Amino acid sequence: MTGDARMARPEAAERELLPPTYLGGPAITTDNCEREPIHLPGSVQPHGALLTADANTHLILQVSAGAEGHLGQPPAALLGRPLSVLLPGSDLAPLLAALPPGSPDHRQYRAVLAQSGGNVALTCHRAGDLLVLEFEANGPPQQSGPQALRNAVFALESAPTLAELTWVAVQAVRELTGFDRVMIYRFAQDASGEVLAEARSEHLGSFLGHRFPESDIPAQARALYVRHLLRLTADTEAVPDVLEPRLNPQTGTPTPLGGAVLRATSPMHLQYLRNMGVRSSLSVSIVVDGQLWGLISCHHGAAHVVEPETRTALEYLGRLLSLQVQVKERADTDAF
Ligand SMILES: C=CC1=C(C)/C(=C/C2=[NH+]C(=C\c3[nH]c(/C=C4\NC(=O)[C@@H](C)\C4=C/C)c(C)c3CCC(=O)O)/C(CCC(=O)O)=C2C)NC1=O
Repeated sequence: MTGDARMARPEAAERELLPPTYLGGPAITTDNCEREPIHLPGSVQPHGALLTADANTHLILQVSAGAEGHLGQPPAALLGRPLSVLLPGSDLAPLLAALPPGSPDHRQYRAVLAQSGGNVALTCHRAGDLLVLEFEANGPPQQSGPQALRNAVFALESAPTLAELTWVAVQAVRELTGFDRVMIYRFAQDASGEVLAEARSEHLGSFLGHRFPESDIPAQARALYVRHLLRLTADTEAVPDVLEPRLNPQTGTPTPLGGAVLRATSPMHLQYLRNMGVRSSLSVSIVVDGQLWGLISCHHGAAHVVEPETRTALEYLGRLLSLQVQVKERADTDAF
């Protein structure tokens, strides 16, 4: 794209996002993908269950189609019922206290609930007048989790330079998660990107030093990732579960799922991952001075559901890495 063409073309993030394809919007192609409303997928990844409820009445408004496999009840048995049919008061009260009216959608309340069928991880956030609740199977508490995180924190803090910090980070994340490949991806001024560090299985080719165009992570995705620091595509071949009903029955509008961990991934990006031979992808935002500096980008050749407790550790690690990047970049700058 020539400079003048760039001058004539408003920033993608400022251009109106399209209506969702499932509501009559156009099919998303490589020509309009920077206008795909990725926060309005109308569906969720099937490795958990998502429901929305009125934040005042606590009545359940929408339920993901595969809910029965996770909650033991189909959408029809839950729609219109109060949240208390799933959450006793002892679980509901702290959730409501943690998410008062006006809470931003990136403030997530998390709890591990002991249920008859085993531990269930609950993640909840507010989206306007809705409560968005997500339920995922959660294995036994991971004894190694806190210790592994503590070791990673020490390793990050002791890295003397930015270059060494990125190498320590990819090793720590690979040990914590078991992904086949973990990279640190840094954005340039024009939002293109470069792989600065990489830890990978020997059988994989390397992306180290490779550069990628701005369009690979379009503006609306980068804007979302400044607020929502972690996203997981557990299985690029999984069929998403639609929300029932598709639209919020109180407003007739699509439900914003930008804050949902189960949000269905853009079909454009799913195809991109398949083309890379990637079956599962996770990325954690590196945010410096309120800007998206880069990503920890993880790939796996098989479906890989990263448990909620490990995701929580990754978010902490991402926040610490962001602070360390800020410190190391400033030190590198002052050194000249
Ligand atoms: C090693 C280098 C490397 C790179 C450069 C890389 C890219 C990358 N794209 C990401 C996201 C998206 N991309 C697109 C759209 C398009 N992407 C394109 O190429 C064109 C065809 C296009 C439209 C025409 C959209 C809508 C999203 C949002 C998806 C969502 O959040 O629902 C993410 C974050 C998600 C994740 O962690 O996997 C990453 C990390 N992943 C790597 O490992």
